[in-house]
Amino acid sequence: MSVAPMIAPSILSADFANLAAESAAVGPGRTAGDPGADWLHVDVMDAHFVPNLTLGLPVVESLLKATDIPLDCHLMIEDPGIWAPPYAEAGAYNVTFHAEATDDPTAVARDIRAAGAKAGLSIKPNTPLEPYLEILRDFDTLLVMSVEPGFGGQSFIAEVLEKVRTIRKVVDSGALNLIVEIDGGINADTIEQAAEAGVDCFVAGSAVYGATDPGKAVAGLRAQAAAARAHVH
Ligand SMILES: O=C(CO)[C@@H](O)[C@H](O)COP(=O)(O)O
Repeated sequence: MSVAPMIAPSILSADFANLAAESAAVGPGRTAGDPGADWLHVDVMDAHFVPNLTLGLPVVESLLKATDIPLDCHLMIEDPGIWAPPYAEAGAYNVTFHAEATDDPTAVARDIRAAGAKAGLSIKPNTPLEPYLEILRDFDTLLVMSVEPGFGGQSFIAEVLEKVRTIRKVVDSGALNLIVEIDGGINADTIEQAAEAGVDCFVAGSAVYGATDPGKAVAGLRAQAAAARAHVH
């Protein structure tokens, strides 16, 4: 059963010197009739798992004090078994790590949950879904990457929607209770096809923080996703 479309603005495209104001810009009360961002997506990159370096736990700890929007931490890092649980302990709502970064995703998920957060598994565009279907019962979210992780502002890879369609069927059959999330190249031109394929939660960086009014962009993306989903179901 899918949830109402959720929007998770990625602060990768925000002004890192003004994260409190940037999170408030997508928070509740910005656009009439829209609840604002459901989650704030925080891209943690270590310059090893991906060729880019962003922010880490100290920034997340500060952000937690600056906003009430649940933090959706996407760890694009090596050794998530060591580094992921502290994000949960700090108070992140959801902690997602990459399937490609560990030999034991189930153990990492268990430690994240034990530390008090929801656990998410992410797969890169070329990583197949099938090897992970059996372990997804140990996760709360599946984050399907629709660009190569590392940078914002890339073009949407529509081929990954086949994986979304597959997992949507599994979730709708009642076999799994999972939020299906997509990340990369989501904007007004691509969100409808992702919604039609069965995505629940849409990460959007440049489409939100590149807009003149980020709150309005969140509302617009949500309305498009809701309309596209209503069209299919
Ligand atoms: O994880 C990543 C990039 O690796 C994303 O969260 C980007 O931040 C999305 O940016 P846009 O493609 O929406 O601009």
